[in-house]
Amino acid sequence: MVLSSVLGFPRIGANREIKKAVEAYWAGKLTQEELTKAAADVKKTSWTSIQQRGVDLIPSGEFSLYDHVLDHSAAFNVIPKRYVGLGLSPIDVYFAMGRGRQADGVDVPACEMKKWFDSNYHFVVPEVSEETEFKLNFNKALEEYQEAKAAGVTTRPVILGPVSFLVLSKAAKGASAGFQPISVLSKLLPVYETLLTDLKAAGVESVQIDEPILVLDTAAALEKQYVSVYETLAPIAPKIVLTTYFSRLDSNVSFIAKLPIAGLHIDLDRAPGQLEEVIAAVKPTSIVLSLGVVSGRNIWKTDFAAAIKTGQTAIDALGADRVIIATSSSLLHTPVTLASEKKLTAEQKDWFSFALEKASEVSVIASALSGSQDAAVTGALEANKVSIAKRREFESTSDDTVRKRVASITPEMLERKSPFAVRKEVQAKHLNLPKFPTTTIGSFPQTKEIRQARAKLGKGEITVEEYDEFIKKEIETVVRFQERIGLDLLVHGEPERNDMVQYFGEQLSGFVFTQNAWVQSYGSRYVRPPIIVSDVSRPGPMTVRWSSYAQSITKKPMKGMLTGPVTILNWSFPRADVSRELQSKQLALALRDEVVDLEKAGINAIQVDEPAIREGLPLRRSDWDAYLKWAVDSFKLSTAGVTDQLQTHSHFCYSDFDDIFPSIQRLDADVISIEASKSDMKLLNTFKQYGYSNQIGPGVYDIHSPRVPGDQEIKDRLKSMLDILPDSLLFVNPDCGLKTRGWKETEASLVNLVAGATWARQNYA
Ligand SMILES: CN1c2c(nc(N)[nH]c2=O)NC[C@@H]1CNc1ccc(C(=O)N[C@@H](CCC(=O)N[C@@H](CCC(=O)N[C@@H](CCC(=O)O)C(=O)O)C(=O)O)C(=O)O)cc1
Ligand SMILES: N[C@@H](CCS)C(=O)O
Ligand SMILES: [Zn+2]
Repeated sequence: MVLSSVLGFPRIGANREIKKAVEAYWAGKLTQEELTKAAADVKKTSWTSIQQRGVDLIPSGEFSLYDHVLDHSAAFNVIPKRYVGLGLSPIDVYFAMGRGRQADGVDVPACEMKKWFDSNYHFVVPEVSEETEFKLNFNKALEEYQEAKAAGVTTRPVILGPVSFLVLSKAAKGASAGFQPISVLSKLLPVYETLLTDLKAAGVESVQIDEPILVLDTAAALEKQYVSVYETLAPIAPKIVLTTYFSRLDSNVSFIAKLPIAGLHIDLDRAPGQLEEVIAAVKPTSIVLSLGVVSGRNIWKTDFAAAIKTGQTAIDALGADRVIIATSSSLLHTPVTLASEKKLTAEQKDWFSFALEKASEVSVIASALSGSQDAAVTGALEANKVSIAKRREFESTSDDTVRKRVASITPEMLERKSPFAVRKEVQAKHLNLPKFPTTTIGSFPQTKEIRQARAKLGKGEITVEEYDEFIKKEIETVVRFQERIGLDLLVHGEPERNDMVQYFGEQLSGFVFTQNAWVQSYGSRYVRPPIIVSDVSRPGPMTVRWSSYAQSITKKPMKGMLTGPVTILNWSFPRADVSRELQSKQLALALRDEVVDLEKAGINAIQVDEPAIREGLPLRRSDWDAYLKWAVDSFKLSTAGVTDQLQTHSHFCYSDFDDIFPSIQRLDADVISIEASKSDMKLLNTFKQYGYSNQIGPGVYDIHSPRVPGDQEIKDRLKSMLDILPDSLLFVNPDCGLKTRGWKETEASLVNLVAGATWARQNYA
């Protein structure tokens, strides 16, 4: 019989219960017991609803109050010294690592966050050194297995494998030079031995061990480590299903197939082409193959006929008992349920599947492959056939004007009129900014009042005119604030935006958006990715009136603010029927028109944010060049339609530039701002080493934490930056936008930032 499996489930709860509970706990409005109870309720609902949908292998242990990697760090005692001895309870140490803490005499910054592979989810980076004393503080996988059992659901615990855990870690402060976390694998392994022995003793039949780094090129060099880990763990553990996702195994499959594992999961949504090679590799073994045919990363209804064909290929080679039908990855990256969407049309609803609907999908596909004649299964197959046919019919239509415009893009459209050196002079005269210009990344605090006003507008409780007036007032407050504290290049603060991507999705043709389709980005922060359903175009200006209004009330230069094409694409649910390149170019043309309109409206600096350009980089190196070509071209297409005097900015809130440096240079933005406050100066040395030639604002403080950076801290940072970068190129700004921050810390931090720039002007004249 073919079994069905879900690899992981969204944590937020259908009504954002977990976000609300966690934030209430932080605000002191909920006790730890109440928080634990809220979590228990959401977990129970998830387990039972997946069970009700007929799924055989239900995940547990992957739930998290903040981040699952952070859960592993806390469980394994991978707790940096700066969080120890502060008098905090274990849960507050946990949250302090995630988001920093500045209260009651405690002042610790957050741990670094990084993107989870090529997704918009962020994990908290574990910090490891030779000194780390690994021990099992608690066995979360076991606790949640038992919690589910008590709720009447037998689950398959999920853990992150030891090799991936260490490869995703970084060297802790104080580790010896050149220290590689993977070098302490033998010290970490006993923790996994205890964890897995305890699971087995509790009667757990099989365990899902995630080793996502197996889809990376770098895993090829880790064969020895994989062999040693899994030879140690297999005899003492429940049956191990080694789980990979987001890309293909390529040649790594040859050593993986020799590991003593009971099962192997592969992602056939992202990498359908690997099926044959993997089947051939596992065929001589007893390994069960888990086929990730239901996308964990997108929201389109699965084509059952295609999935059944794939499943049948595996069954023909391996037999039904060696095949599992699964989601391609955890469903963490999809919203909870389509049932919460009340405003989508019936036609649109029929295109999509969210997490709960995907649970039904794996169950139906597995049942069909097991030969079920159940009326519910045959009915679901028939209904799916009709839905897919309707969607294909819709996909066969296109917007010819947009398609023709993309086809007629010329190389000249990608280039500015003059090279950077010339533009810099023209812009210096035009904008008249001081040395070390201070600016921010765009958003100012999205206060409760702003969100409530938008919610009232949505419910019809205020008129569009009232809402617009409210937004204008917010803009004025932000402008006056910036003038008062002495910032140089102002922003309007983005109060009109619910989110930097959703806002544009809502104004562009070709998108649909949702009411409640929240997906976790980090900690308690969630986004509602808009869905690209057809060719994209711009019916009219999207930001011009807000930026022009902001410029009209100040003499200081105002920076226009847009989200770039690659980022809109990456943070939306894209179409699956046309290439990402085509979608990105369509977005770029729409944004190009907006940029040109902003310049016409008297805006002299425009920032086109591309924080997702690195994240979109394919996981396999051999795919990089093709991606970088269209990604960079898209950005250039969106920004190059202006005169030399328009200063273009771009922003990247990550610090992993090593792999894409030449592409960042090729973007040819006049100014870039990058995340730099939590990375050491190695990052800036990279820029220096490659001879980055345009202007740059490395973030001088971390905005992800409510902590206020001291003014000396900012001066020290600027000093280190000026030791490396030419002073004529340096801008002074935070790491990212301020939307998640409160006004109090925003004001204090920016006052210190301006003081830092003033100090630099006095000392680096
Ligand atoms: C810069 N980042 C972004 C990423 N991805 C994006 N799509 N957008 C980004 O900005 N990725 C990387 C980084 C870091 N990520 C984030 C992600 C999310 C937030 C954030 O602040 N999220 C908010 C939700 C934002 C939003 O959509 N707001 C809406 C709805 C607000 C709401 O909940 N309204 C209430 C009613 C109002 C009330 O009574 O308070 C409701 O509907 O019930 C809006 O403003 O209209 C979050 O809260 O999680 C930040 C950084
Ligand atoms: N302009 C956006 C960029 C975030 S990455 C903001 O300031 O929020
Ligand atoms: Zn950012």
